[in-house]
Amino acid sequence: MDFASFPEDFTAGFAVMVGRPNAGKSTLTNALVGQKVAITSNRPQTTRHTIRGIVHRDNFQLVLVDTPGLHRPRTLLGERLNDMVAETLAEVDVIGFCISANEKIGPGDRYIAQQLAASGNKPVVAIVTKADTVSQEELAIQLLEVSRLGEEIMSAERATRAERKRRQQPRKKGDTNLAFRKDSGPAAQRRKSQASSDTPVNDGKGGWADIIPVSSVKGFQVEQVAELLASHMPVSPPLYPEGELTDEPEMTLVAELVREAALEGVRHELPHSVAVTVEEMELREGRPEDNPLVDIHVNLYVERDSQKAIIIGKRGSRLREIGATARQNIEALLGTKVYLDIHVKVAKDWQRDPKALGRLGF
Ligand SMILES: Nc1nc2c(ncn2[C@@H]2O[C@H](COP(=O)(O)OP(=O)(O)OP(=O)(O)O)[C@@H](O)[C@H]2O)c(=O)[nH]1
Repeated sequence: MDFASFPEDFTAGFAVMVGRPNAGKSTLTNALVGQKVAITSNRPQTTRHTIRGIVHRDNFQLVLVDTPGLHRPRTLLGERLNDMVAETLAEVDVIGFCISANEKIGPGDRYIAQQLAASGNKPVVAIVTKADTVSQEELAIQLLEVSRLGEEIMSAERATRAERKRRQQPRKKGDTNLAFRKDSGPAAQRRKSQASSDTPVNDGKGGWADIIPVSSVKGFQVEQVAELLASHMPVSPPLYPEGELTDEPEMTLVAELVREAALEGVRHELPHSVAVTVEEMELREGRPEDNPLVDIHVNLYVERDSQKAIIIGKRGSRLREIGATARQNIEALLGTKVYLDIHVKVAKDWQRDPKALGRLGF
């Protein structure tokens, strides 16, 4: 698909997978994107979350995002959940709620379902994962249970909203979901939360926008999941060129994490002026096997001396912060200790210079 030409009814948007620990979110994400992750260096400034991958098809583009909170099992049920859920849900177009076919629906699922219902009006597709681990009959029963959960949660949510509405007379006319979708351009408008809307959108299949079983391991219905998620995204041009995929997930993500940290707080000043290359990434020799350390050397390129000053900060204070934040996130990504060395370099007008772009891996 050419980035510049796409069908009129092309849909594109952001999706996030949520669910209990071990529900199969990562495996499904990987199955959807085919183990590839996105280079997100010149992505639209819409999400602060790491992009896990992009599903490109002739008629849609699905950008799967990750959030530290929703991905990490511990924090998922932690106290920051509400904030993180609200933040994430405000930024995505559709949510995949993963529930294992082979586990009883429990308080964890119920809690997440309630959070999803209360947080806003984003369509939630209930995905019953690991379909290969149960019989057809058990799968049918689980689908029914998931549908019941949706009905129960959504009817409680409807009651809460009706009560709130009754108390808030007179109130402003809320946005309808349709109105939101129409004016939801690919960029910051997506942030407009639909939380104010009165009518939950997840009124389709048993309280969910849809329900679908899948087996990421066997490849059963993976494509259908992509299509279903895409069907709930707005009509929009592709958000990323198709070439923005790589087979080197770790290096790319490391570069992206450094870039993210560098832009934190100065996004408006230098949104597209920062590029990061990983020059070296190696396991340090002579470390104990159970306590490895990865040495990472990166170059952080800016276009002008003034930008270099912003990155470095007073007596190097910002650069130290950037290093600390990036290191923490890289350690979480790699699961090992990391020594991170960042060199700030000025590559004049690198955005306009094809040679420089090539060197920087664009
Ligand atoms: N048989 C089978 N196993 C699966 C399938 N999907 C995931 N699994 C297994 O279930 C386990 C958990 O899967 P993950 O994808 O890591 O689950 P997650 O929801 O990302 O887990 P957290 O990162 O802990 O939140 C892994 O051992 C997977 O191999 C599937 O379709 N079939």
